[in-house]
Amino acid sequence: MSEVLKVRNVETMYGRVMAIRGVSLSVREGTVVTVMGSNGAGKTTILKTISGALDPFKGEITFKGKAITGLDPDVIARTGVAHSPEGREVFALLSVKDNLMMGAYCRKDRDEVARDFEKVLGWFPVLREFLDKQAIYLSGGQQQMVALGRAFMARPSLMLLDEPSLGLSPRLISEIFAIIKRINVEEGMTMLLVEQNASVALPAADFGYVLETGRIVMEGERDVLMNSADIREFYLGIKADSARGDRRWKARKTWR
Ligand SMILES: Nc1ncnc2c1ncn2[C@@H]1O[C@H](COP(=O)(O)OP(=O)(O)OP(=O)(O)O)[C@@H](O)[C@H]1O
Repeated sequence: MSEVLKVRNVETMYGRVMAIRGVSLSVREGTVVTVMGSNGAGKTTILKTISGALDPFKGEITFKGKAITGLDPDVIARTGVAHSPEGREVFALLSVKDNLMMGAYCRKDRDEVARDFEKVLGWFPVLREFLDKQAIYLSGGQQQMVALGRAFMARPSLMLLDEPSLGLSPRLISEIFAIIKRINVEEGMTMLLVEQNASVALPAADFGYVLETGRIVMEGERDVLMNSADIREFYLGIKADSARGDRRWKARKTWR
């Protein structure tokens, strides 16, 4: 499997604040890669830097072998990167139908677009009854479905997903992640997923990175990370055995 996205030693600043430092990661075709980290770790900054909303101060990003570092967001979108932003960010005053169709505005084959539109409604049947309603009237979970559907409607080569679990109930989170996995498996869609909720992101992923205060501190295949004592304790909330549990007060992550 070839590498679709390569991020090399990227640093991005907000004024004088360095939000991500020396970040390198890669995404192979057809896989789901997750970047896990807590609030403020820099997850959104990574995605915005890849999609061109932010210009990196340093480093290089290549997509399908071509440098896209610092290009305008619309140029990057046209090369095949679709960004589903944090907090849903649907077009509040447009209808659900228009929101979804906005994703497909660059596509020429209207029959294929119509088929994909039906596909999205098949994944998220609840949206069918709101097609003519303004997106602002949808629940948070339904808006998340619209944001995911809109990103898919671009038929990108890479979907960037920013915290799809944010603010949703556990039941909705598992529904949405089941669909994310279906889009990956059934459509062969490559995805870079940033999440605070490692317990849903890691099982859905093939490979993961852990981001802390702007730096990647750990990386590995899903199963390796799932079995790592540090990941289990600090990200998945699974307590170690009782002897270790007794020593919890002095527990330290090994990457520190
Ligand atoms: N517009 C901004 N101006 C200044 N600093 C910012 C800005 N946006 C983010 N930051 C800072 O950059 C760092 C990384 O923020 P970022 O939003 O990428 O983190 P995150 O991991 O996505 O967090 P969250 O899960 O809370 O969204 C944080 O310290 C944050 O305070």
